[in-house]
Amino acid sequence: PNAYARASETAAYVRSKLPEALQKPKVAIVCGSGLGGLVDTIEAEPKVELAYSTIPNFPQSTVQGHAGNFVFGLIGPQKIPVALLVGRAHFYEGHTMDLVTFATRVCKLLGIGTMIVTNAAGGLNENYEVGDIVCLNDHLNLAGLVGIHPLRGPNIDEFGVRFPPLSDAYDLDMRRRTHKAWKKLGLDQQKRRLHEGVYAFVGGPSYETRAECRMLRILGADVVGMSTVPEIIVARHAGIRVLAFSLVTNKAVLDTGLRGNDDTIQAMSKTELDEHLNKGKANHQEVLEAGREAAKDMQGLVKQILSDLHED
Ligand SMILES: Nc1nc2ncn(CCNC(CO)CO)c2c(=O)[nH]1
Repeated sequence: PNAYARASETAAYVRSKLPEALQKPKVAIVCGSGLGGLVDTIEAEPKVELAYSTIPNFPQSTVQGHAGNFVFGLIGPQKIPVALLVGRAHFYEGHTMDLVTFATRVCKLLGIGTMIVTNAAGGLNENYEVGDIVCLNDHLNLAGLVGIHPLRGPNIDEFGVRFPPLSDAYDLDMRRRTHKAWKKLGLDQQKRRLHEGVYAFVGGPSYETRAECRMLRILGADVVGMSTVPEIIVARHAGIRVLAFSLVTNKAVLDTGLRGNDDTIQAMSKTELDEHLNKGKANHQEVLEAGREAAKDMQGLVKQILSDLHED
């Protein structure tokens, strides 16, 4: 059966597990690496947590820091019904693009109209610091440009058109609301900054080389990561409004590094060489740590955006 049939089956299963109060979530929040803490913003009751392993057709998440739960609950005093995807399937795990974007299609069939997608990313823009948040306003779909694309193959008309436009993919009104919420929370008075920028999607799982980081920067990317873009494209195809945030968990290394023919390094000790090489080497533990650090502000921001949205 095609993705529509499978997503319909899964949506019916999920709905059957939800009490009346949680049946009609309008917003879904995708929690990126180490950002599972967003679940804490959900009130205690009523709350339903479905492990991906128990949901038919759902891909299993195999990455540390990606739990794998579909959580339904109410957020804030206005008791806004939301769905949280804690953990996502990544292309680098070996999942097909279909599976990577399956949860997005299930959200569509659950009646979700807005998705807030968060991820951890490497900072390419030299003005970014670890811990900064980047509200995405565009992306470079490197894999998609060479045909590794979630909409490749027969179009599923029930979701959307054959050739969807993406020039307005990152909802301008939602971005405006984000910057307004950031100020309203007084978050602009502290160290962590909120930027707007372009996300480069790479397949992974290896982190980029120095030359690839320089190339991505020249191509106009501000952050680089291994997720999000396939979900954004499938969400837009299905007419879901999207807002996406990258948390800068490490600064990508753009300098060329030392050259073997530099006279200066001939005199350097092995330890000094190793010190230089370890500087800026990306690793997953620092990604998760930065995620946990920023979770509080990210939670506050998402809650404020939802609250303001609910007011209107
Ligand atoms: N240079 C660089 N730094 C990064 N920090 C987080 N990510 C996103 C990838 N996250 C993976 C591995 O941490 C887990 O999904 C990246 C990345 O892709 N590149």
